[in-house]
Amino acid sequence: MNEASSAVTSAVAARRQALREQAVFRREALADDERERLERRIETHLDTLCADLAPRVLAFCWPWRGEADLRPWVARWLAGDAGRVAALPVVVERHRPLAFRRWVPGMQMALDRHGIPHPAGGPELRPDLVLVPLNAFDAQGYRLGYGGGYFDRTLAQMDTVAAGVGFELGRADSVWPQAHDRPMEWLVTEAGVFRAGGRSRRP
Ligand SMILES: Nc1nc2c(c(=O)[nH]1)N(C=O)[C@@H](CNc1ccc(C(=O)N[C@@H](CCC(=O)O)C(=O)O)cc1)CN2
Ligand SMILES: Nc1ncnc2c1ncn2[C@@H]1O[C@H](COP(=O)(O)OP(=O)(O)OP(=O)(O)O)[C@@H](O)[C@H]1O
Repeated sequence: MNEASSAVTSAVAARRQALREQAVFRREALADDERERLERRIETHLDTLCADLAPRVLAFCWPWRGEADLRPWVARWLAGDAGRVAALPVVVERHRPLAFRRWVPGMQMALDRHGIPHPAGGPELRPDLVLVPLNAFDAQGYRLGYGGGYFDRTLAQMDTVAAGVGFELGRADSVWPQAHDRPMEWLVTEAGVFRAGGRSRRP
């Protein structure tokens, strides 16, 4: 890489890092009642998305650093049909794709290397819809996570539908996507369900 292109690369990396930090900071600063109001609206829009896509195995994330808490909604979704299965991601190893294991409300959890709870055991599942947390995101469906590249690696090798879920406070004109980034097919925020730029596939 020459000097000019490496300067561009590091400027883009700095911009992405700033967008990521700003989104997490704003989210963590939400007042409890405002967060709950936004979460209720997100739940309504998840109902719409899942009525449309009808997943059987649905992956979501345990709430971390002010992310929307989807657990009550997932528990209700599970109760709606005995054939439904929920899954949580497991960080198996740094720089490796995530695995998914079954989550049952109230089950005992273990902590991963980042301190995020996950199911301690059970077979690996293949979710047909993955709800991916958004820090910053753009209308094309590109997102920024925590910089680990876990979802990028995971979605790159999985035949599944990805829906980013987050708050409008993380919306940016562009998150400056990189070659490895795969856009979400759907975005769900308190403002609604949006078809984004990802591959058009159904579970
Ligand atoms: N709730 C939730 N669970 C999740 C994710 C998520 O986005 N949200 N993940 C989605 O991927 C995975 C965990 N991803 C993580 C990625 C990086 C860091 C982290 O601490 N990163 C360092 C900087 C990067 C590095 O050097 O590795 C840091 O913030 O200091 C933590 C978790 C699996 N579980
Ligand atoms: N499919 C992939 N194969 C190999 N490396 C990858 C892949 N996807 C991402 N990476 C690497 O992971 C690192 C982090 O990527 P990025 O900044 O996009 O993370 P992120 O989207 O914020 O994190 P996450 O996906 O965990 O939420 C980058 O250095 C990138 O090169």
